[in-house]
Amino acid sequence: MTVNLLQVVKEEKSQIEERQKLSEQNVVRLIKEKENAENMIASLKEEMEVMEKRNRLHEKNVVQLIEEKESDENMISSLKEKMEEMNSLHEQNVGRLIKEKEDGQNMISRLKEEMEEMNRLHDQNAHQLIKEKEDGQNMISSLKEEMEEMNRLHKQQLDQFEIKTKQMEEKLATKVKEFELHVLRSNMKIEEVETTYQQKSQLWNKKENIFHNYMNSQQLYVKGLNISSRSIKSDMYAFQMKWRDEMSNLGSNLKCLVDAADNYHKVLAENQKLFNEVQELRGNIRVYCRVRPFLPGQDKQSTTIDYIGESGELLISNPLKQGKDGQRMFKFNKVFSSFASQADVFSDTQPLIRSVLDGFNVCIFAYGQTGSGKTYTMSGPSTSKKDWGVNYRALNDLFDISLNRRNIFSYEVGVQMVEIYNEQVRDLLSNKVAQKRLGIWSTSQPNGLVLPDASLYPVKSTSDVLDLMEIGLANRAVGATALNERSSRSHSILTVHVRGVDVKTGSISRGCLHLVDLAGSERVERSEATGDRLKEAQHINKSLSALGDVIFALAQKNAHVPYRNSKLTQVLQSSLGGQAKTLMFVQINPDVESYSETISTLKFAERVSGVELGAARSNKDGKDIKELLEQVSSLKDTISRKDMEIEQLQVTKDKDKPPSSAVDNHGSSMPNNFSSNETSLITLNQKRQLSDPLSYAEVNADAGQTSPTNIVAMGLDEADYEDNVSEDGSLVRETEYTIGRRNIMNSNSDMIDDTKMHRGPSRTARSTLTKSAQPAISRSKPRDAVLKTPSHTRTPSNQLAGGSSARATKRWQK
Ligand SMILES: Nc1ncnc2c1ncn2[C@@H]1O[C@H](COP(=O)(O)OP(=O)(O)OP(=O)(O)O)[C@@H](O)[C@H]1O
Repeated sequence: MTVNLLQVVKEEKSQIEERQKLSEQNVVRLIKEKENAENMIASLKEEMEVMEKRNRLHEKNVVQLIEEKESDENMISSLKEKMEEMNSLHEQNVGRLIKEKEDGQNMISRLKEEMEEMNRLHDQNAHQLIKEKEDGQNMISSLKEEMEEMNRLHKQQLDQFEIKTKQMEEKLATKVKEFELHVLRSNMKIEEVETTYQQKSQLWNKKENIFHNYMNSQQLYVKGLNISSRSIKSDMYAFQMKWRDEMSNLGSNLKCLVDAADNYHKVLAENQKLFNEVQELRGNIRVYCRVRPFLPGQDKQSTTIDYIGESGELLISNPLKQGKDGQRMFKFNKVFSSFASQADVFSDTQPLIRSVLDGFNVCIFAYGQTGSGKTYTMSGPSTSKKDWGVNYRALNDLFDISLNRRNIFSYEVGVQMVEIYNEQVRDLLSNKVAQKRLGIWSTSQPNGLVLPDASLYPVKSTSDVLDLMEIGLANRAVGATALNERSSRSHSILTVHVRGVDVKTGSISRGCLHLVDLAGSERVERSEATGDRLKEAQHINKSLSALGDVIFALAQKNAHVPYRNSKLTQVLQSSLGGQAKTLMFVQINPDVESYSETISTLKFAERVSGVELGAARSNKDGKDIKELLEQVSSLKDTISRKDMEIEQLQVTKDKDKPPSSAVDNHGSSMPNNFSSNETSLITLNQKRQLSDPLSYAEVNADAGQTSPTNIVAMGLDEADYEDNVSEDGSLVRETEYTIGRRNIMNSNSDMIDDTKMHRGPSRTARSTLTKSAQPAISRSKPRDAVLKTPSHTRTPSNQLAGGSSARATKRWQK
């Protein structure tokens, strides 16, 4: 390429030189032409000089002629003529010469211009040529530089190649050395491995010998074993024969046992029926009156209680009126004096708890003015077992009975706790107490939950319930009035849902126990309440009178029962009326200051009990009473007989029971005939309960086994069906049921998401709750000590349930 370039440059250089020669020739030619033109100009100048000389001569001649004219005038004229001619000729010549001169001058100027043009062109060409020459030279020099650069690079590369080659050669040499070394080492290793291999093979040979020896001894041992196994087999055969005989004996025994168990179920059912009949004879609405003792500092002399009869008579006297006018007699199912213990009060309540396990709905509530001992009766003043109120005793009994019946029924117990404050139902077991307003649903739901949105916690022991109650009571709304500065201003309702599955038949029964601590019943004007307190009092009075109206309507067997007049009666609807059993504790103060409140309380209670109760009405008729009492005592005898039979059967069954029988979550033994499917169903249900508090309700709903007993238990056979109620008191028709279900499902999912709500407040939250519930905290009454101190509730229950409280708490906090 460089050669080509040089060739091109050479060619261009030769062309440039040729062009330069040509331009030089042109310059020479132009110089010659210029010289010629200059010569011509010079000759023309000479001619002009000649002409001027001639002119001068002519002038001389003219002068001679004029002189001759003078001499010869004739001759002058002729000469004149001649002169004129000569002049004209001369003028002609001069004109011609001037013209020639002008032409010459023009030619000269033209030639000059041409020369200038030529010079200019020449300059241009020369300039261009010089420029081209310079460019060519530049190009040549750049090409030369490039060539030099390339040569230099080439040289460099060559140097590098040489260096690299040298390095590679060096590396190769070292690698070769390394490889040689490696080969050397490998050879050494091979030698080592060969020696170890030889050593190991010697060792293995030794071991093989040992193993062979061992195998020989083992074979001998197996032979011995074969001989002994043959003798064992013959022994086994003898045993099998003996076992078959024993099994056939056991079969016949078992058959007897099954017959006995069948009989046992029949007896139990009969017993339940009889028991219920006794309860009914006693009246489905019962009213017990309890007189609170004087409080320390009160004047014990001035009392309004004149007389308390054995058969429920209560004589109240007005301190301001003398004689019979000042006295008033009331009659209830039972009147407990101020000396009655907590156990005495509960002893007459106990049978109702059994009814709950038999699938009946029961409602126990305490009614009375503020400070009359409602909370004392329902919850009790302290942690000790002897002070336990109806609530704790009832639940304790419930779990005791369910434990006794574990072989016949598998019970699931769930608890809800709500309060009704200013006609709004609030979940006391949710940590979102302030926000949560609960809707009330129709009792016709399959699971019988009137408050499906309220937190429902499965419980296994009294301690579980106590823990929940502790949370619930701390959440109760309390306010101050003139009568009792820390009085409860809301109705608190603890609802215990019991679902029993007959382990033999699989039939399901549902019972529900409402334990209600009503708000103070004092009249508005007496409580001196104003503002918010007045509003609270009005709501309380309204709901209490609605409760009275409902009970009155039920007692009168009215076609219409006004359940919808208050939230309280809506919530308690399933436990008021029908076959539901209602027990009201009427609490009264003995002091004279409370006389008018006491009378109004007792009038309310009288209205509730006196009209309705068949038994109470019969009290007026001595013959009927006698008959009924006889009937009751004979029924009681039958029951106790049946109970003894059951106990005997139980003992026989326990004796014959194989020791390996399964134990359920309650710690109860599974019966032998409990199918594996049923076992898994129960286990699943229990697991669901553990993981999700709501599953209890779902399981119940899913089961879809609304037995006739259940419907009856829900009080739907008699309750007026128009009274399906909703949150705002409007009707919830059957068509709304589906919407309700959907809402429940939605709320279920919310609840699952909002785990905190259903697990109940955490330990910290609970302590915060207790602390922040200012009036509740400052309660000085023993009852309030119960509410505040968690240990109180746990101590006795832990003894009972073996610390299942802790387990339950953990479960909810999972
Ligand atoms: N049978 C009783 N024996 C001893 N003390 C009692 C009895 N009944 C109530 N008391 C006492 O009377 C006081 C008021 O009782 P309690 O708080 O139970 O009334 P209450 O009706 O629940 O009031 P409130 O409407 O404010 O809740 C308490 O100090 C309680 O200990």
